[in-house]
Amino acid sequence: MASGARNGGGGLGSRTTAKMDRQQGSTATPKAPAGKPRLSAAGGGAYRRTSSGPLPAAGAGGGRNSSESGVSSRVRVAVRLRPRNAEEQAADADFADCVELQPELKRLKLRKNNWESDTFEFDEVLTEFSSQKRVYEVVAKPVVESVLEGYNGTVMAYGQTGTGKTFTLGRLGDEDTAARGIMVRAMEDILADITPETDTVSLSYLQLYMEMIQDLLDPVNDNIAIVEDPRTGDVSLPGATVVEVRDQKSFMDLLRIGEAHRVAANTKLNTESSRSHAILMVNVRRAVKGRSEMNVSMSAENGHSSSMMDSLRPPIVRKSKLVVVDLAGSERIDKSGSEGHTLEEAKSINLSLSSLGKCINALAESSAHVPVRDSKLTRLLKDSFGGTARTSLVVTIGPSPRHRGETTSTIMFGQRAMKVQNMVKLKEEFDYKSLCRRLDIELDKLIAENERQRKYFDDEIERITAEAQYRVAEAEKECKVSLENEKMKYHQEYLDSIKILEEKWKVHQQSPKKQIKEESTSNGDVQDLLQNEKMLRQSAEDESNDLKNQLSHWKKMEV
Ligand SMILES: Nc1ncnc2c1ncn2[C@@H]1O[C@H](COP(=O)(O)OP(=O)(O)OP(=O)(O)O)[C@@H](O)[C@H]1O
Repeated sequence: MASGARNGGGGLGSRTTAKMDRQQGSTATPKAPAGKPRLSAAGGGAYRRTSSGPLPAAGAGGGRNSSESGVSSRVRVAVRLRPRNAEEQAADADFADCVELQPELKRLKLRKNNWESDTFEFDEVLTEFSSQKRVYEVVAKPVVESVLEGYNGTVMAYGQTGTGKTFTLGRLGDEDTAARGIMVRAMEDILADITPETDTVSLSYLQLYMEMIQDLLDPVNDNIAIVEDPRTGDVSLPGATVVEVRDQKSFMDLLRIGEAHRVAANTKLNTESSRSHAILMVNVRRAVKGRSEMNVSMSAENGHSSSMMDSLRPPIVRKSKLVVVDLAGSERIDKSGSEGHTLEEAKSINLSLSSLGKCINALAESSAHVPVRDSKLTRLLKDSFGGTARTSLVVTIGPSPRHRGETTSTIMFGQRAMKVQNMVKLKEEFDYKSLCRRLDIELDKLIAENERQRKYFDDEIERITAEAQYRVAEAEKECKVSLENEKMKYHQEYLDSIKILEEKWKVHQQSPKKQIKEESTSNGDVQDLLQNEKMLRQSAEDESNDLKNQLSHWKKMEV
């Protein structure tokens, strides 16, 4: 509910650079984001879509669409008549029902007396024989479909105590599946349509009692604050328990827990009727696969694609919300004879319901001021009336002429609500969180690859060092052996030359005559031999030094 509703959904959902609230076109049905076949069209067709069409594709950069105003969609209102209950069958046996329904004409006649009646038209008129399935299909299914397409949606029941609001919305159908109410059927359709690998469904279940919001999934949490985004005006309840729902069974378990807590609260108040407004919030988050793939291929065609660019492109998600509201009974304080605490409670219920009525009146009359802030209920329903949600209201009435006054006020409430126009907008935004997660994974991969390469490099160095050490040791060994061989060789030659000299000396001693003659020759030979010997030793030493140099060179190389 928003004061500036006619100027673009009350200014909601349009002020963020990341958000891309999109306007529907007017020629074709919007595509399902996750590639599954769409739910079939609503039975009866009473809730025609006010808009449908292909969603404008995001540009390659995923920028916002130029239009942020959304598409006008009137609040749809159905009236449902409860059959006479046992008490009414007895007490009103002699009286006609206070209403007469003409479902084929979508009309309701409210009898003033035996002769006169007022006629009202609704979007749908549901008789006391209407099945729960039919009620779901005409009241809620179009809204659920819309939520699955990425729009916010609200289904709300309004009516006097005991006229069937909870019957319509909250019946679990444990004993008879045909009796399942709107909440159960809506979740069945949602879970059947989503893609579990990429989409998520989560919910919160709350009650608003005496202007306090209590968590029906965790009742000790009984004063939850409403937080409004100052930029977008979007309302959220960050203190509420949010549970992800993966299958119908866990959803039913959560509903049972919530109902048990709601019943416990009512029992404490010694009443069977609901004194609180129950609010089920279902958040649907869907990945828009087709769009990001298209963006990638577009940029590839433009020659701008690189794996880096693609991995930096944030995926697009649609985050829509289905709100199902089971209001407390709308009976008057004077008639319920309330006093003391009950009077305070009735005042509180009336405060929220009357401020809801005032807001709806203001919106219906296009008033400049809509008193949204008068109660928590109207703040919570800000998006549902005059906001960006597709809204469907079912007003429940009883047949008893004794409650003609309440029935009339319920009908009038429904009539005024039919004049409220919302501006439905696609709730699309960039999914920076998932981009972060993707980049984190990329980063982890790169770090692991880097580690692997460093280890490989270290191992290589170790291997080459070991090989070099082995080669140096081998060379040293070879060098030592050849050095030893050389030494032995020269030593042997030295010994041999000494031997020769000794022999010559002996010969010289034995022939003295020859001695003088040959002495000079012999001395010359010895000289030559010594010279030769010196040269050989020098060459051996040189070679040895050379080998030593080579050895030290290899050792340096090894270092
Ligand atoms: N369409 C219906 N067909 C049969 N029984 C119904 C129908 N609507 C309501 N009832 C019965 O009427 C009784 C009151 O219904 P319910 O509790 O749903 O009313 P309510 O509007 O939610 O009341 P309250 O405001 O006090 O919570 C229940 O016993 C319910 O089973």
